[in-house]
Amino acid sequence: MAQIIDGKAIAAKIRGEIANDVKILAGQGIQPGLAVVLVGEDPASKVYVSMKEKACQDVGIFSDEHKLPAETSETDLLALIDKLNRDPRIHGILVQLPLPKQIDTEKVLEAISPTKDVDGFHPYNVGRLVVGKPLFQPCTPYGVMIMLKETGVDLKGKDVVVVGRSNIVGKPVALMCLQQHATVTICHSRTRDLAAKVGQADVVIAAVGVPEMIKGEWVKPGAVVIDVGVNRVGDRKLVGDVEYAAASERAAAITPVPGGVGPMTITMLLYNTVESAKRQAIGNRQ
Ligand SMILES: Nc1nc2c(c(=O)[nH]1)N[C@@H](CN(C=O)c1ccc(C(=O)N[C@@H](CCC(=O)O)C(=O)O)cc1)CN2
Repeated sequence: MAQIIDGKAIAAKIRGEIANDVKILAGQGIQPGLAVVLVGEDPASKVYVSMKEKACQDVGIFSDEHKLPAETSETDLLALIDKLNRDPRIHGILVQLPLPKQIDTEKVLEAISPTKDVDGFHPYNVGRLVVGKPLFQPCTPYGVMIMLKETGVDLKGKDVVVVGRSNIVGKPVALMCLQQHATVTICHSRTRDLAAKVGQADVVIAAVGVPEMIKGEWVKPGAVVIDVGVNRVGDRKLVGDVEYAAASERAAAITPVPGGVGPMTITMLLYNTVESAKRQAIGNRQ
């Protein structure tokens, strides 16, 4: 049976360290501030935003909430971002995705100052990641990397298969693994013989958003399986992108859903916000 990689426990440990850093900053008269912008009523987004607000409160980060109606225009949202970019109390700006259809997501993400882009989605931060000199790293893939490190997985020379090519998870996690000297294959909906590709992986990272698409029998015995999927099936049940029970029979280690990668996403958001406050404090002193 596989070792369960406990995202909640790893997240709790890192959140303790973050709370400590926030206390040290308070001693210097600095409180990290995160602006959280939610447009519309998407039920999952509302849950994630309230989890982010609570997490901020728990570690002592100032959380500045902006809940806007679904019919908000792109112009109004861009005006709010411009205001937040210039607000010295705010060290991080997060616009919860997805956005309603009338708003151009790329335009909005590009409007956020790269120095407050704690989601790491601005093309400047994406470029920094590509050249191996990251400023802000996107939270979910960053969390995956921390989980692998905490589990003692050394990626050097390993075959990593990433299933999914989203800008939020698939592409950045592939770049991060490459940076750690893994040999990375990115698979997607048009990949031929996905089972064979997954079967060759020392580490499988599933981020495709399809419930239990990665079959347990595909997993190479002894592989490490990281499941980024959070899919709601039926009324309440959450399942990942991997067939958990069957994959656990073969893997050396596996993340559960819930309680795996999910809690790390918000943890790394807190981390990025505190790092941003530290950087801005140094910048102000120079
Ligand atoms: N601006 C952003 N939007 C979105 C991001 C993001 O990183 N930035 N990621 C996802 C959603 N997300 C954070 O926003 C997120 C997803 C899942 C979890 C989480 O803790 N999941 C729990 C289960 C929670 C539940 O009961 O529903 C788990 O897996 O254990 C946190 C954050 C899309 N949008």
